[in-house]
Order: sequence, then structure tokens, then C-alpha cells
Amino acid sequence: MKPLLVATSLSMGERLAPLDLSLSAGTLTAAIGPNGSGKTSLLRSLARIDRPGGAVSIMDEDLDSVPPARRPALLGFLPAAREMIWPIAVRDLVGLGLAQPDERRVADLLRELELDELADRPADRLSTGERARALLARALAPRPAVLLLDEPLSNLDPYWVVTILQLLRDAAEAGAAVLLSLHDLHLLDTFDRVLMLNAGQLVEDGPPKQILHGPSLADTFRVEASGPRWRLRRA
Ligand SMILES: Nc1ncnc2c1ncn2[C@@H]1O[C@H](COP(=O)(O)OP(=O)(O)OP(=O)(O)O)[C@@H](O)[C@H]1O
Repeated sequence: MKPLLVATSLSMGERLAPLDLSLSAGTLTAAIGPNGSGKTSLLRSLARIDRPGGAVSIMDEDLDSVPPARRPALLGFLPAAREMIWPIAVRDLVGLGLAQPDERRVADLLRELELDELADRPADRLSTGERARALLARALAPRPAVLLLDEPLSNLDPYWVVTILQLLRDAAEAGAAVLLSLHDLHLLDTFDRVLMLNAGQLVEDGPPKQILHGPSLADTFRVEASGPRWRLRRA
């Protein structure tokens, strides 16, 4: 099947070495790698933020030239930064993701993410995890073809980690391609595909079992499995 997203010669100066990448409908992909390895740079270059090189198309539409009103249907992006500058109400924040107002969609997401009671609260007065859920709801609102999410599971308690992973699986089953970055390697078996980055290079691309049990994981992360825990890799 033809991929939903096709990126060619994607790059971001010294932060990300040139790479080609495609993402298929119905798939959940995790980008992993040590701090500073290029996960955020990969996601931002795919979303065409920070003046990246190369080209990205979604459903054959070049992201650099789609009209702004078309973009929400193609791409949902969750940045790593969760700070809110404006005291915008949670309900309005979620609605910001939509090209057309849709009160029903906003209400459904507020309920699904248990934000109903916070709907009228300014988003800068939420806890970090509540704000993460509100920002994720904004990204999900237009049901974009591709979701690019920078550490959507950080700051979430276990209930919300499991719930959000299920929501993202539902989005994939409805036809989306989902790519997110994460640090918790114990969650990898939930994914269809794993991209492993190291020093701005894509060093592995494959199913989770292959990456988790492959030789480059310990070299990349400088840790190795020791029962259910990680320990520093032996020299
Ligand atoms: N705005 C920037 N300008 C220049 N270099 C940057 C910028 N942001 C990040 N970098 C550098 O680019 C490299 C990749 O950073 P990036 O944020 O993509 O890594 P990451 O894998 O997302 O890291 P983390 O796990 O710490 O969030 C790092 O060497 C970082 O210092």
C-alpha cells in the first residue's frame, strides 16, 4: 500500500543527517534514542518547523506548499514544550486544532480525556499532565492523516499512559499514521515499528523485537537489560 507520508532527503543542519522515511496508514511508530540524538529534530523536520531540508508530502500533498487551512487535515503536531503563554480556556485550546468550529468533536475529546471539569479553566492553570492531555486533544481534534507527537507520554501517570496509547492505536486503526518519540523502552512492544536515532543519524528501523534484542541498543543507549531493569553497559 502506498505510504501516507513520504519524506525525502529530510535533514536539519547538524541536528539531523539526511534521511528518507515513509509512514504507512494504520501504523504506530516510536522514535527512540538518547538525549540529544535527534528525535525532536526528526519530528520537527517532518512537521516542517525550524527550516529543515528535504521535502515531506502527505497523501501526495507537499507540506511546504499546502494552504494553511488544509494542514490540520493532513498533520497533527504535538511539540515537546508544554508551556502555555496565553490564559486560553481548555475548551478553546482543543478547538484551536480544527479548521472549522466543531463543538461536538471538542466535547467528545474533553470527555474522552477527562477534561470536562477543566474545560473553562485557563490552560496555564493546569497541572503538567492535564496540560499534556489538553494539548494532545488539540492535536487529535481534526483527525489528521498523520500524527507527529513529541514525547506525548511524558508527565503522564500509568492510567493515562495506557489510555493515550490506546487512543493512538484507535487513531491508527481508523487509518492514521502515528509517529511519537519516547524514552520508556518498556513500552516498545506496543508499537509496530521503531526508529532508533543516535547522534543525529537513523541507526535502526524495524519491529520492536528486532531493535530491543539487537546489538545496537546497548551501544546506542549505553545500558543493557538486567531482568526487568536497565544497568549501565559493561565496558
Ligand atoms: N534549536 C536548536 N539549535 C541548535 N541545535 C539544537 C537545537 N535544538 C536542539 N539542538 C541540538 O540538536 C541535537 C538533537 O537535539 P534533539 O532535541 O533533536 O534531540 P532529542 O533526541 O529530541 O533529545 P531529548 O531526548 O533530550 O529530548 C542535539 O545535539 C541538540 O543539542
